[in-house]
Amino acid sequence: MGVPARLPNLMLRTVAIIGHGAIARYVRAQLPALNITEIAAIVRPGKEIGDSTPPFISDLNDLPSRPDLVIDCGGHQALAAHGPVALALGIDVMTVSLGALADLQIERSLRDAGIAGGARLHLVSGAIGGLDALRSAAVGTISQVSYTGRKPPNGWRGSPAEAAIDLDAITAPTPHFNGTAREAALTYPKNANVAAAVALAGIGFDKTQVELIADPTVTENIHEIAVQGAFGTFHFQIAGKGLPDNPRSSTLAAMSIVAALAEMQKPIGF
Ligand SMILES: NC(=O)C1=CN([C@@H]2O[C@H](COP(=O)(O)OP(=O)(O)OC[C@H]3O[C@@H](n4cnc5c(N)ncnc54)[C@H](OP(=O)(O)O)[C@@H]3O)[C@@H](O)[C@H]2O)C=CC1
Ligand SMILES: O=C([O-])CC(=O)C(=O)O
Repeated sequence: MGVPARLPNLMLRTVAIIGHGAIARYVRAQLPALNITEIAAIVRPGKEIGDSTPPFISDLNDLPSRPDLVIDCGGHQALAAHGPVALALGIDVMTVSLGALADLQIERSLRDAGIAGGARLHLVSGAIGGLDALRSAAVGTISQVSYTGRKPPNGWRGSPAEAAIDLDAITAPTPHFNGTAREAALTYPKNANVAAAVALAGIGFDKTQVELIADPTVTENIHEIAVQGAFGTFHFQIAGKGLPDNPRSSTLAAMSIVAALAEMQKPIGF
């Protein structure tokens, strides 16, 4: 039997990206180095631009050709709107909007569409690390997973923290949420995707405990995981720099998409 010169099923050549915000722009800029072409940007209705390169479309039925992957950098609503359509068409989807999976209806529609279309939803690690250890730990019994998200006050603008505390007045670390990862992910769609990632890698949305803190003494987005289980214990902490055009989102979240794309290109990888 002849040996193929390449491994075509492993090669990723074309993508469509949902969103044109801070994360999408970072990812888009890295595509040439990965030899990946963006065939369309998927934007909200009313923001279509047909004659740009790539075209800005709002409906996957208007894709100029079939991409190898749809990358969601648009947030929960974007994943809910376009993820099931892509998956049902048999197109894999990669998402940074993990918190959307806390909504059981969205989770079911993505799951059903993926099964029907024979396609997979790939979750990226986002702004956190240590999820590999947590996934392995979850093979045994885990007694506790807690996640603490700490950002400067500006990192919580546009979130329910604004109603809970006075972001302009605080002078010390101030918690504004304590609860489960499901509540956090549903209530803070732009800020608690990391809580969702920790939940999905470990013991689920309802057993993972979350605390969110506005901290005027820090300049970075600090994410901590503490885990106890049959494997032992671990503690993970990262201080991530925010993206220049959106301090709410850590640069590592965008980097995790690029890393996942690079990984999909390799015949040997994680
Ligand atoms: N997993 C993780 O660690 C992290 C996940 N995230 C998730 O990533 C999302 C994007 O982050 P970021 O790029 O910084 O945010 P931005 O606000 O900079 O950009 C969001 C982009 O998504 C677009 N968008 C929103 N809804 C839709 C939709 N229904 N269809 C198409 N496009 C849409 C927006 O368009 P418009 O300008 O028209 O509104 C905008 O271009 C966050 O909302 C958050 O959910 C963020 C950080 C970390
Ligand atoms: O980017 C970050 O630091 C984390 C974030 O917004 C999220 O979890 O949604």
